[in-house]
Amino acid sequence: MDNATSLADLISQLDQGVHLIEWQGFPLRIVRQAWGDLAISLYGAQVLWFQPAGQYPVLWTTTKPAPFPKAVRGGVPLCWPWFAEPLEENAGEPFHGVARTVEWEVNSESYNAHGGEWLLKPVGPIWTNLDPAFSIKVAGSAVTFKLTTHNVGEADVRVTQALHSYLAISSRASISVSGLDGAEYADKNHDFSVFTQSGDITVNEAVDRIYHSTADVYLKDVEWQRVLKISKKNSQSTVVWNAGAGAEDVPDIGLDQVDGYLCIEAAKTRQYDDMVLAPQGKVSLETTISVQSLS
Ligand SMILES: O=P(O)(O)OC[C@H]1O[C@@H](O)[C@H](O)[C@@H](O)[C@@H]1O
Repeated sequence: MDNATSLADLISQLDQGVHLIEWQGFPLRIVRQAWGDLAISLYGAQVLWFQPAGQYPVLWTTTKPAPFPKAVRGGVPLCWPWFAEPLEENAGEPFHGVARTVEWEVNSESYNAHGGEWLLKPVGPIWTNLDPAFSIKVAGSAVTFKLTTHNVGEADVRVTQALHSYLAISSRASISVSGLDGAEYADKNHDFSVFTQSGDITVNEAVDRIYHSTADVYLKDVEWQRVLKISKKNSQSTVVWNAGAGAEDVPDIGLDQVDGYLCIEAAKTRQYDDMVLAPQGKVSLETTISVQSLS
């Protein structure tokens, strides 16, 4: 396989079934079934691709990932056990946590012509006293991601997190995002100053905002004649991010790819979500992305 093959091309060359394959240095489990295609990277338990049969891809993944061991940019990176900068007690640790750059394994897998379910666990412990699990459920053209955290220690642990979904779009000019009208947001591009959303979101320049909201969000794409509905559970924060002109300095996006995605992330942030997980406590963060036709 040509090492520079895009993920889309690689998948399209495979037969129906389940394939264990390396793509650009990353170990993938690729599932092709009557309902469509799913690619999971075991590095980070990162779903890199979901494309219902006969439809445009739901998730975007870069065609030029940074070399392993950096996380692939795209799909649904798990930001865990913190979102964005590490909490004070973890100073010096990586941005967006440690889950996306460790090895995971598939603990169970089942699928049929209509969907499937996968459960992943890290190969070994990845963070003191916290035990994560990640499940993926496909039902027709909808996919649900659920990240569960169990405090197996004897002390409170502060956690934040995100399901950092990179959603595929035809172009930024063709999309609008509804569902957040009236919501307060902290704007990272303006020193986290707080504003209130008025109307739909359009993306004409860099956007990096944490919305205080539990609402369903709708990403309408006129060119692709579809709406992606993003719903979630146990999350007070919805992050909306596109690098804008700043993509020029991000080699695994670049100005040639920045028009292909918008991140809409179900998150638990220090800004808007309760953070303490008590001993033996469990918390789950869940999001479902479903496709609706515009025509
Ligand atoms: O480059 P990373 O670490 O994957 O982060 C990408 C982006 O992730 C978003 O969730 C953040 O709001 C952005 O500020 C950040 O730039």
